[in-house]
Amino acid sequence: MIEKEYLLGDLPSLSEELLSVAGKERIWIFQGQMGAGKTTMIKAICDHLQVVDPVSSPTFGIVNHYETAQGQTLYHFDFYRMEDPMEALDIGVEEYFHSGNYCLIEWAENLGGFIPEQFFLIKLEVLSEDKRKITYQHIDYAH
Ligand SMILES: Nc1ncnc2c1ncn2[C@@H]1O[C@H](COP(=O)(O)OP(=O)(O)OP(=O)(O)O)[C@@H](O)[C@H]1O
Repeated sequence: MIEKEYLLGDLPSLSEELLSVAGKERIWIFQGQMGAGKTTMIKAICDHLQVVDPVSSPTFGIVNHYETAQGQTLYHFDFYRMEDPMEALDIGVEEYFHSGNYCLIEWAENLGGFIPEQFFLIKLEVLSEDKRKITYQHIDYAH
Protein backbone atom coordinates (compact mmCIF):
# COMPACT_ATOMS: atom_id res chain seq x y z
CA MET A 1 0.00 0.00 0.00
CA ILE A 2 1.32 3.42 -0.98
CA GLU A 3 0.38 6.54 0.96
CA LYS A 4 1.16 10.18 0.13
CA GLU A 5 -0.07 13.74 0.37
CA TYR A 6 -0.96 15.79 -2.70
CA LEU A 7 -2.17 19.21 -3.85
CA LEU A 8 -4.33 20.01 -6.90
CA GLY A 9 -1.18 20.79 -8.90
CA ASP A 10 0.16 17.29 -8.26
CA LEU A 11 -2.78 15.63 -10.02
CA PRO A 12 -1.23 15.37 -13.52
CA SER A 13 1.85 13.50 -12.27
CA LEU A 14 -0.20 11.52 -9.75
CA SER A 15 -2.55 10.39 -12.54
CA GLU A 16 0.40 9.17 -14.55
CA GLU A 17 1.71 7.31 -11.51
CA LEU A 18 -1.67 5.65 -10.86
CA LEU A 19 -2.02 4.54 -14.48
CA SER A 20 1.43 3.02 -14.30
CA VAL A 21 0.94 1.28 -10.92
CA ALA A 22 -2.52 -0.03 -11.83
CA GLY A 23 -0.95 -1.87 -14.76
CA LYS A 24 -3.52 -4.07 -16.49
CA GLU A 25 -6.19 -3.52 -13.82
CA ARG A 26 -9.05 -1.69 -15.48
CA ILE A 27 -11.45 -1.58 -12.52
CA TRP A 28 -10.63 1.27 -10.18
CA ILE A 29 -12.59 2.01 -7.02
CA PHE A 30 -12.37 5.48 -5.47
CA GLN A 31 -13.30 5.86 -1.81
CA GLY A 32 -13.58 9.04 0.22
CA GLN A 33 -16.13 11.35 1.76
CA MET A 34 -17.98 14.01 -0.26
CA GLY A 35 -15.52 16.66 -1.38
CA ALA A 36 -12.51 14.38 -0.82
CA GLY A 37 -11.63 14.85 -4.48
CA LYS A 38 -12.78 11.67 -6.21
CA THR A 39 -14.36 13.43 -9.20
CA THR A 40 -11.44 15.86 -9.45
CA MET A 41 -8.98 12.95 -9.56
CA ILE A 42 -11.03 11.06 -12.16
CA LYS A 43 -11.04 14.20 -14.29
CA ALA A 44 -7.24 14.40 -14.04
CA ILE A 45 -6.95 10.74 -15.06
CA CYS A 46 -9.28 11.39 -18.01
CA ASP A 47 -7.17 14.39 -19.00
CA HIS A 48 -4.07 12.21 -18.94
CA LEU A 49 -5.80 9.61 -21.13
CA GLN A 50 -6.83 12.48 -23.44
CA VAL A 51 -10.56 12.10 -23.03
CA VAL A 52 -12.19 14.10 -25.82
CA ASP A 53 -15.45 15.09 -24.12
CA PRO A 54 -15.43 17.15 -20.95
CA VAL A 55 -15.91 15.17 -17.76
CA SER A 56 -18.34 16.16 -15.03
CA SER A 57 -19.83 14.37 -12.05
CA PRO A 58 -22.52 12.00 -13.37
CA THR A 59 -25.35 13.57 -11.40
CA PHE A 60 -28.14 12.28 -13.59
CA GLY A 61 -26.90 8.92 -14.76
CA ILE A 62 -25.21 6.17 -12.82
CA VAL A 63 -22.65 5.75 -15.59
CA ASN A 64 -21.08 8.19 -18.03
CA HIS A 65 -19.21 7.01 -21.11
CA TYR A 66 -16.10 8.83 -22.30
CA GLU A 67 -13.93 8.40 -25.33
CA THR A 68 -10.23 9.16 -25.60
CA ALA A 69 -8.48 10.73 -28.57
CA GLN A 70 -7.11 7.22 -29.32
CA GLY A 71 -10.64 5.81 -29.52
CA GLN A 72 -10.45 4.07 -26.14
CA THR A 73 -13.71 3.89 -24.15
CA LEU A 74 -13.88 4.73 -20.47
CA TYR A 75 -16.72 4.35 -17.98
CA HIS A 76 -17.25 6.57 -14.95
CA PHE A 77 -19.70 5.21 -12.39
CA ASP A 78 -21.27 7.09 -9.51
CA PHE A 79 -23.41 4.80 -7.37
CA TYR A 80 -24.06 7.46 -4.72
CA ARG A 81 -27.79 7.63 -5.38
CA MET A 82 -28.31 3.93 -5.94
CA GLU A 83 -30.43 2.44 -3.18
CA ASP A 84 -30.68 -1.14 -4.40
CA PRO A 85 -27.68 -3.03 -5.85
CA MET A 86 -30.11 -4.70 -8.27
CA GLU A 87 -30.20 -1.38 -10.14
CA ALA A 88 -26.55 -1.99 -11.00
CA LEU A 89 -27.47 -5.33 -12.53
CA ASP A 90 -30.19 -3.57 -14.52
CA ILE A 91 -27.72 -1.13 -16.10
CA GLY A 92 -25.49 -4.08 -17.04
CA VAL A 93 -22.71 -3.48 -14.56
CA GLU A 94 -21.27 -6.97 -15.04
CA GLU A 95 -20.91 -6.42 -18.79
CA TYR A 96 -19.17 -3.10 -18.11
CA PHE A 97 -16.77 -4.70 -15.62
CA HIS A 98 -15.90 -7.50 -18.07
CA SER A 99 -15.52 -5.14 -21.05
CA GLY A 100 -11.79 -4.59 -20.58
CA ASN A 101 -12.35 -0.83 -20.65
CA TYR A 102 -11.40 1.43 -17.74
CA CYS A 103 -14.18 1.47 -15.13
CA LEU A 104 -13.65 4.32 -12.68
CA ILE A 105 -16.08 3.84 -9.80
CA GLU A 106 -17.33 6.17 -7.05
CA TRP A 107 -19.46 4.87 -4.16
CA ALA A 108 -18.84 1.18 -4.95
CA GLU A 109 -19.97 0.62 -1.34
CA ASN A 110 -23.54 0.67 -2.73
CA LEU A 111 -22.84 -2.22 -5.11
CA GLY A 112 -23.30 -4.85 -2.42
CA GLY A 113 -22.57 -8.29 -3.86
CA PHE A 114 -21.73 -6.84 -7.29
CA ILE A 115 -18.40 -5.40 -6.12
CA PRO A 116 -15.75 -7.02 -8.34
CA GLU A 117 -13.31 -9.49 -6.79
CA GLN A 118 -10.28 -7.71 -8.16
CA PHE A 119 -9.70 -4.00 -8.42
CA PHE A 120 -7.33 -1.10 -7.88
CA LEU A 121 -8.39 0.70 -4.69
CA ILE A 122 -7.78 4.43 -4.24
CA LYS A 123 -8.70 6.04 -0.92
CA LEU A 124 -8.77 9.82 -0.56
CA GLU A 125 -8.87 11.89 2.61
CA VAL A 126 -9.07 15.63 3.27
CA LEU A 127 -6.07 16.86 5.28
CA SER A 128 -6.73 20.61 4.88
CA GLU A 129 -8.45 22.94 2.42
CA ASP A 130 -5.93 22.28 -0.34
CA LYS A 131 -4.20 19.12 0.82
CA ARG A 132 -5.42 15.54 0.35
CA LYS A 133 -4.05 12.14 1.29
CA ILE A 134 -4.13 9.25 -1.15
CA THR A 135 -3.56 5.59 -0.38
CA TYR A 136 -3.66 3.05 -3.17
CA GLN A 137 -3.32 -0.71 -3.48
CA HIS A 138 -4.35 -3.69 -5.57
CA ILE A 139 -7.17 -5.73 -4.02
CA ASP A 140 -7.78 -9.35 -4.94
CA TYR A 141 -10.44 -11.25 -3.02
CA ALA A 142 -10.20 -14.17 -5.43
CA HIS A 143 -6.77 -15.37 -4.25
N1 LIG B 1 -5.49 18.43 -3.46
C1 LIG B 1 -6.74 18.45 -3.92
N2 LIG B 1 -7.21 17.41 -4.63
C2 LIG B 1 -8.49 17.38 -5.07
N3 LIG B 1 -9.38 18.35 -4.86
C3 LIG B 1 -8.97 19.41 -4.16
C4 LIG B 1 -7.66 19.51 -3.67
N4 LIG B 1 -7.56 20.68 -3.02
C5 LIG B 1 -8.75 21.26 -3.10
N5 LIG B 1 -9.61 20.53 -3.80
C6 LIG B 1 -11.01 20.87 -4.07
O1 LIG B 1 -11.85 19.95 -3.38
C7 LIG B 1 -13.04 19.70 -4.14
C8 LIG B 1 -13.18 18.20 -4.40
O2 LIG B 1 -14.44 17.96 -4.98
P1 LIG B 1 -14.80 16.64 -5.77
O3 LIG B 1 -16.11 16.89 -6.43
O4 LIG B 1 -13.66 16.17 -6.60
O5 LIG B 1 -15.00 15.61 -4.56
P2 LIG B 1 -15.72 14.22 -4.59
O6 LIG B 1 -14.92 13.35 -3.67
O7 LIG B 1 -15.89 13.74 -5.99
O8 LIG B 1 -17.10 14.56 -3.93
P3 LIG B 1 -18.58 14.06 -4.35
O9 LIG B 1 -18.73 12.67 -3.80
O10 LIG B 1 -19.44 15.08 -3.67
O11 LIG B 1 -18.66 14.12 -5.86
C9 LIG B 1 -12.90 20.50 -5.44
O12 LIG B 1 -13.59 21.71 -5.29
C10 LIG B 1 -11.40 20.75 -5.55
O13 LIG B 1 -11.06 21.93 -6.22
